[in-house]
Amino acid sequence: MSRLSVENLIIDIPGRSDGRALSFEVESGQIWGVLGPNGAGKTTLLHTLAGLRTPRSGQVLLGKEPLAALGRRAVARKLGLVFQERHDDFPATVLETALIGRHPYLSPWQMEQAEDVRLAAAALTRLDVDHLQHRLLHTLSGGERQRVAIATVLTQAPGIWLADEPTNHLDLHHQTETMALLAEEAECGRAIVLCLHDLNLAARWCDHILLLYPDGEACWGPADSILVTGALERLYGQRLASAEINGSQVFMPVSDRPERKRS
Ligand SMILES: Nc1ncnc2c1ncn2[C@@H]1O[C@H](COP(=O)(O)OP(=O)(O)OP(=O)(O)O)[C@@H](O)[C@H]1O
Repeated sequence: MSRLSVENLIIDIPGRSDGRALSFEVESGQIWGVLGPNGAGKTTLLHTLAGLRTPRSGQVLLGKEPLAALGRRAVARKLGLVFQERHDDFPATVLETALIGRHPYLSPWQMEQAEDVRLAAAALTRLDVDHLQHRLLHTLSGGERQRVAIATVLTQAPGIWLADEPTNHLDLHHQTETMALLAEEAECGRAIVLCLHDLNLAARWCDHILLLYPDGEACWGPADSILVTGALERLYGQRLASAEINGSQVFMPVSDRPERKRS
């Protein structure tokens, strides 16, 4: 069982006032969506939850252990992060990249064993990129690279997943497949936090939502109580229309500008 706890956390964004301290628990089996406009602090929060940035105050716990007291290797066995931006310039193949997910379990100079390769290959198959396993990563398309990044975290098999816009670059089918994979991971007891720009993915797949405002204000709770049209319009400064389709709330931006006539 996995749990990520956030206690009185203030993320450190230079020049920004403290805003509201964050206190919540992401329990095993839950998927939390973090929403907010550009620059609100979603990536900064995710990196703070991963221990890559020091908070201004407060703390993060993995299970009962303070994140700050754990070494990177111990953290990597508990928590995996799908980055929003990656620099894939190192000449590695897709399989070698996925195998990085096994590094937290290997001693510094230990080679990967057959079981590690099996786990990496299974993750690549799950993300539908197994046919690319011998290709150099930098030759892949944006969406293919995104799926390799997710396969690498799947190979790492953390109890806590943090993913920064996991559906970036993905076509509609692979967006749905990726969200279904994360839902499966949650069903297996993982605790999951996602930064998302797509309100409809958040409404369909997340059970809890955290709204981050650019001034540091925040609110969070069960998705049904937070994904309210008026609150989302204030969050983004954008008028929205909403409807229920297939039992899920759907939001669409409405423009005040005149509609463009098709010729
Ligand atoms: N090292 C830094 N020095 C100064 N400002 C920074 C630094 N890192 C981030 N910021 C600022 O902190 C704010 C939050 O950035 P962050 O990347 O967390 O936003 P975000 O909500 O993830 O945005 P987006 O939706 O555009 O990805 C931004 O205004 C950014 O310019």
